[in-house]
Amino acid sequence: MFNQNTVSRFQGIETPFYFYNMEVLRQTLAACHSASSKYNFHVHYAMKANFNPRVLEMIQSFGFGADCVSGGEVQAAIEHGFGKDKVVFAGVGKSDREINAALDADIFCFNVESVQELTIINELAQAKNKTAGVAIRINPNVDAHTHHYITTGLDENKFGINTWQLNDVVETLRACKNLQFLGIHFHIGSQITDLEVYRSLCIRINEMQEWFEDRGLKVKILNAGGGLGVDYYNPDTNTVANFEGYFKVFKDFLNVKPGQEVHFELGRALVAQCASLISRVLYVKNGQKKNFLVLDAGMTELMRPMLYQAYHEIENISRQANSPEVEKSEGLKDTIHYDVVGPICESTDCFRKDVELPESFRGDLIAVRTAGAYGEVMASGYNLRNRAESVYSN
Ligand SMILES: Cc1ncc(COP(=O)(O)O)c(C=O)c1O
Ligand SMILES: N[C@@H](CCCC[NH3+])C(=O)O
Repeated sequence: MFNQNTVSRFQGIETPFYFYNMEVLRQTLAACHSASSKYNFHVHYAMKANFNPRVLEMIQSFGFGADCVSGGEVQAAIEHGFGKDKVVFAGVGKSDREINAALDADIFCFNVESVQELTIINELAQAKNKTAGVAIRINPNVDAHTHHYITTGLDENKFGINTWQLNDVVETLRACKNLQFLGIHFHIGSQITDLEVYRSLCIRINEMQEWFEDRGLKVKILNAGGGLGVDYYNPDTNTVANFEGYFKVFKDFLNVKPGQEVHFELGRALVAQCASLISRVLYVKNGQKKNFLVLDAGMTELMRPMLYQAYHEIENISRQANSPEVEKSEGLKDTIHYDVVGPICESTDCFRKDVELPESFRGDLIAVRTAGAYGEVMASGYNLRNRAESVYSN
């Protein structure tokens, strides 16, 4: 829901653009900070969700670390003031160049996803006469009960090291003199709303840390990854994710030993609700079977609906209660069902079919909500489109 002042301010801005509500971001970060601090848990923001500079600045100001998945993200983290002792580098395909840059930046931990990667990091660290901190990403074969495309912790997924390969990991760690084993890392998927899943993850983490400690490897860090989901259906009434419930599961079920640190890598839960994609209706096409609203934004600006059939609330913010257009428009039909589509030359370029909206007209502003995570960062230049600007509440 946008207030009329905000909507009036939008009138002069070229669409499409991402609108950031910085107060929503601040409240979300404050809630996460307070819920995690209660148990002394460490949160590293998964920067892949959104690396908008203003967003990064605010996240850094709360003292969170950064979980990076490319050399570019490591560099951005350092540039935005995340201390090197709070920067983690994960990813299944780190290039030599990226590893070297991260070694040069002295980041504290690489989350390693294969035995071969361990040996490569060791070689590159040796060449620089350095020691690299490493955590082993284990594929725990825990079902995240989320969309098939965003589950990451099953045997069939490319991520992490399967448990049957862990003997190799131990041997490699013993042989590699330029690696320092820091702990174990897990990430089972994204947009997880069933907290029971995290209980199963805790059980696996407990088992795995015993396994390593039985082999003489001290586990200093337990990293549970990210994945906490948000409410895409109720962005105004359920704005802040369930951080309290989430961290409590780990407090209750994780076996944390004295001196150990518990780390998390939240992305979506921190940033999803703070942004909306704002676009304009270009054309209204009334067909015999279907009505279409053709927007000036499409899959090039927000790909999630087209990639994962992801649900986002869609609102005609020019025709909310009390808006001047609504007051002028007595006698119009109350609502109509539209397929809300973009301008891109692909049939899948549809935000959602059969969306019930007030009767809509060329020029109306449409908000696609909960677009702060994996929105702007996944934009593409397909069809040689310009990049959407970012606009901030303050
Ligand atoms: C290793 C890792 N950590 C953290 C995240 C962040 O996930 P989310 O945005 O669901 O919290 C991801 C993305 O799924 C990831 O791949
Ligand atoms: N990009 C995905 C999630 C993948 C998270 C990264 N491993 C989404 O929009 O939901």
